[in-house]
Amino acid sequence: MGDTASFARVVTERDVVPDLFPDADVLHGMPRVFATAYMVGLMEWACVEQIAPFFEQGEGSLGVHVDMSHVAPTPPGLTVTIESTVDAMDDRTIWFNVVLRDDHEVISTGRHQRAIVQWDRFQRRVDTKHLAEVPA
Ligand SMILES: CC(C)(COP(=O)(O)OP(=O)(O)OC[C@H]1O[C@@H](n2cnc3c(N)ncnc32)[C@H](O)[C@@H]1OP(=O)(O)O)[C@@H](O)C(=O)NCCC(=O)NCCS
Repeated sequence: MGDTASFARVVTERDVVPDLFPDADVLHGMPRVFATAYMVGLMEWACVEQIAPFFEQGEGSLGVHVDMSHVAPTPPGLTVTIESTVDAMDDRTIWFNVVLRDDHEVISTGRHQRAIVQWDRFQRRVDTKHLAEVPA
């Protein structure tokens, strides 16, 4: 607990709001700034990297809760740096506090929870759901 890590990535031309979904016409006219959804994904990537060394073969983690602000825009070309700190953990989940900055300022703060899972068991659930009849 208290373990802190830093992870950085340059925002690319593809990480922007208009490019989120090719079929979302309503988004195509929006500003070409770092999309909130990609920001969340980048934060998850940082947290996964931080805890990856601690897992056994066949184990990993899934994002189960995200609570983040997005308070400043970031254009492509700037670097976003995530500082993640393990805040709490038990045998099933890990909580992180996260702070994201671009080259100029803090763009986001928040909390994230990841569940510790065995991939085989999780995949069995996914397969069952895929094959089950969709409720009416
Ligand atoms: C993580 C998650 C499995 C925990 O679920 P939960 O409700 O606390 O789990 P439960 O103890 O009620 O178990 C329900 C089912 O979840 C799955 N599960 C639970 N704990 C698990 C674990 N440690 N490893 C693998 N699968 C697990 C199993 O399929 C389980 O069914 P089973 O007991 O018949 O094997 C669930 O919140 C989830 O699937 N969230 C979606 C996460 C996701 O898809 N994120 C996006 C990708 S990062």
